[in-house]
Amino acid sequence: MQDTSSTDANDVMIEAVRLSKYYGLFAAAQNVSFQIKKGEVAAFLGPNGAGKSTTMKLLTGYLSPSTGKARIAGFDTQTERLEASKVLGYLPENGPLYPDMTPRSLLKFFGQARGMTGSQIRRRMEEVIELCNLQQVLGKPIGKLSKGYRQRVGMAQVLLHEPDVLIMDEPTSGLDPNQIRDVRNLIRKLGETKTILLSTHILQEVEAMCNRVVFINEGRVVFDGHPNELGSNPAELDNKFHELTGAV
Ligand SMILES: Nc1ncnc2c1ncn2[C@@H]1O[C@H](COP(=O)(O)OP(=O)(O)OP(=O)(O)O)[C@@H](O)[C@H]1O
Repeated sequence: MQDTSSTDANDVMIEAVRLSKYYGLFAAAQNVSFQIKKGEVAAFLGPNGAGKSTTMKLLTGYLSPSTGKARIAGFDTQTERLEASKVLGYLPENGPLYPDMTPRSLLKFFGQARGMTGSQIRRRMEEVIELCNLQQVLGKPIGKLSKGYRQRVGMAQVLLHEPDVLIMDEPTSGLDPNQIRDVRNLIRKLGETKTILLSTHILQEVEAMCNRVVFINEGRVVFDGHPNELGSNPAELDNKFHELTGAV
């Protein structure tokens, strides 16, 4: 993780400006504002149903907000979608949804869809295959891979166009302990050069990977700060989680 002490306004890479999303009268996200700066690896923390996925979809432009704005590297994700998508890699909650394709054909397909040249695709495929450790499964249908491998294929797809910003929705959910360790190591490595927002409802994820926490509950931001401010041991973290979610 980089030193973030000397950042200025130009270093804001992910920005939510009073974002809200209503379904009828129900607010899945309400007046959500925060800025993630270059070099930060931020955890988007909150209980199930808090509004993490909704906010991430608003940030990435997959959902349009009822009110507010989202910017990636300064680009509005509704009105400057193409520019924003060039700097953004978004890993949605359930990873890639092309079960009949192989990782090799999927990566090639996405490289072409992004307008990369043949030699760019070959060079980047080699790099992301190595980074995500996919050599063993390149020719197997994605639908037949373990959840851990599918998650890594999703990562490779997201990294192919060398985005500076990564938004990942629960990247370790449903993985076994070894797979969790691998994905965390990969995210730590990516955090050396990229700005990352990852959602989780697991407090330990925060300590393991992040230098910033944005905590959301019932669609609203209830804490934004350094992980240390949440507590320094598992019991303190647990108490803080209960306090922020209003649980008794
Ligand atoms: N299309 C929709 N229509 C109605 N309600 C929705 C819709 N999408 C999400 N919601 C509701 O908005 C709230 C926030 O959902 P969201 O998926 O953003 O939460 P989350 O924090 O990502 O939860 P999880 O950790 O379980 O993935 C939930 O109550 C959910 O049921």
